[in-house]
Amino acid sequence: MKIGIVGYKGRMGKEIKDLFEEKNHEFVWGYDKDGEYFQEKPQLIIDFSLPEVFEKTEDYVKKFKVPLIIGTTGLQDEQIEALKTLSKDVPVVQSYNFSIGIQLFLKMADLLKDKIYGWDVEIVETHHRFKKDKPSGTAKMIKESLDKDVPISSLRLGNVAGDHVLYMANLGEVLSISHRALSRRAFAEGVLKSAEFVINKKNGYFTFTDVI
Ligand SMILES: NC(=O)c1ccc[n+]([C@@H]2O[C@H](COP(=O)([O-])OP(=O)(O)OC[C@H]3O[C@@H](n4cnc5c(N)ncnc54)[C@H](O)[C@@H]3O)[C@@H](O)[C@H]2O)c1
Ligand SMILES: O=C(O)C1=N[C@H](C(=O)O)CCC1
Repeated sequence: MKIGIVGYKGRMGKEIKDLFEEKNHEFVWGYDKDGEYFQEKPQLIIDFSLPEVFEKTEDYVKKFKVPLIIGTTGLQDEQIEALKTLSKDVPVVQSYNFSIGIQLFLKMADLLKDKIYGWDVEIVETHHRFKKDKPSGTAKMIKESLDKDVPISSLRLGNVAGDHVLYMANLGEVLSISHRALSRRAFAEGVLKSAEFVINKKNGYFTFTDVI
């Protein structure tokens, strides 16, 4: 595959570029703060940047008419709506977490959500000190999966790649589900799976749950 990356100079951009190149795919296009890198038209665009870059990504996806995989967190509701509109013309995969473990976490939360009536439920997420958004996109996904307004606590510590814990307690016991990303590689591998899933599709809106 010949890929393009929005945010190619960032932590995730570099991790994704390295993984795809290891697997003999080619990085041919990029967009970052200092502008465009152009070698040739990409077959696919991957966006790991910031919500304020979204309109630019949308323009490039329309210009190249290629699939989009977007992992950028903190998107506004209107931007998610814009992705759904875009997906009528090109395939789009959107997720705030591309690790397999978080998909399993969400399945467990879904299994438990009707069985913890009257329990205290809280989410704690920990990420590196450079992370701009709070709470994490993943914590928002976990909260949404519970269909319940639960508190989220956010810690910003050192170089943590991504920890999420869902605590559930009654007066006699505490149950928790936890996930720790050991490095950004786990997310990049999910992006590669998504690229293989989406590359030959014509259009449609997908999440990482559809991919695995
Ligand atoms: N979905 C997931 O699995 C997942 C995993 C990790 C990170 N993320 C998200 O991915 C995003 C990027 O994370 P990161 O740690 O790589 O951040 P980062 O800050 O290292 O990278 C962001 C990149 O975007 C570029 N950028 C910033 N403003 C720009 C502008 N106006 N125009 C063009 N480029 C601009 C930066 O220069 C940088 O290279 C964040 O939203 C983060 O929450 C999602
Ligand atoms: O490093 C980040 O930033 C991460 N952001 C995602 C989130 O906000 O949920 C996923 C984990 C890493």
